[in-house]
Amino acid sequence: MKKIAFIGAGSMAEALISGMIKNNLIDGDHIWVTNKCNHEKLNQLQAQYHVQITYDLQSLFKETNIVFLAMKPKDVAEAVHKIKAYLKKDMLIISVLAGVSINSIESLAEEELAIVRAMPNTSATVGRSASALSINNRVTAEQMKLVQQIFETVGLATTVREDQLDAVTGLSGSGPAYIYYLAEAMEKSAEEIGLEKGMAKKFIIQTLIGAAEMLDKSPKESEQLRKDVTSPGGTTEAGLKVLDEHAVQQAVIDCIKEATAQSKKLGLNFNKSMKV
Ligand SMILES: NC(=O)C1=CN([C@@H]2O[C@H](COP(=O)(O)OP(=O)(O)OC[C@H]3O[C@@H](n4cnc5c(N)ncnc54)[C@H](O)[C@@H]3O)[C@@H](O)[C@H]2O)C=CC1
Ligand SMILES: O=C(O)[C@@H]1CCC=N1
Repeated sequence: MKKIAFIGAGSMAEALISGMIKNNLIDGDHIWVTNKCNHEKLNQLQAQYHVQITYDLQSLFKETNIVFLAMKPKDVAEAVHKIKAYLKKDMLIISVLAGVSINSIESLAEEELAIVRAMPNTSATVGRSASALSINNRVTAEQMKLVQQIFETVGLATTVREDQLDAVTGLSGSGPAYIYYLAEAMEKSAEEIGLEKGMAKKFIIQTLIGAAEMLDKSPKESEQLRKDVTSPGGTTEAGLKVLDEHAVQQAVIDCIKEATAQSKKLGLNFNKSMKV
């Protein structure tokens, strides 16, 4: 069995760990996790997923095949500096960092490494991530099969060109947050229209799941599906008119463009700071 090391133990690492374990890809014994200094978080992961936790890099990297980089982009230089003596040519590095290029990671590691740059999302927790993958030419066919297996275990996985990853980050990496934002608004409205919180939440969740499943299964485009709900002179039309008055559709487009631009900016700032 393979051994996987996680450098960084935040939301994204936990989503991947949880997804891989729940879907029986690997057991906790074969997943080793470290973070910067939050021992309490490591203890929680150990208790919940039975993973191995350590600050001893020697044990972390012993016979490790796959290394996940799962810290924030601002922390990657320090983190890679700390681990680079342990990184070996036959290890596969998988970075989930927004904006940071494969070349930048290789420059930091000062070693020719097999690197995958991935952009999953936190729905990996429930096996529903939309993950995009880019690789460098040192990733072997066997390693690629393994990467595909990991990301397919936690959802959908598609290979893209590296220059498309900023857009994927803006669209689906950050995407769950846009949906939660909508859910929050729906929950707030429920209070004002006189529905009990617990009951409203069930209706909201089922509405989101149902609409997502319709988008997936129906041959109709999203625009037609929306029109099918909207009776002339009816309730939906009245509600959507308010969204249009607030230019909500344009706001969502601007939101995704801004998130994409921020991913590019994170990469550029990183390169500037590293003089890559
Ligand atoms: N949260 C999300 O929805 C997604 C996040 N990502 C990417 O995943 C990465 C992590 O994001 P989150 O999990 O949200 O962040 P987080 O802030 O929840 O976790 C970051 C982790 O990195 C650790 N860390 C920081 N410096 C370190 C060091 N020197 N050595 C070892 N560990 C170190 C921290 O202790 C913490 O455990 C980011 O680069 C982000 O762009 C990608 C897709 C989705
Ligand atoms: O907000 C962020 O920067 C990360 C990347 C995609 C989702 N979360």
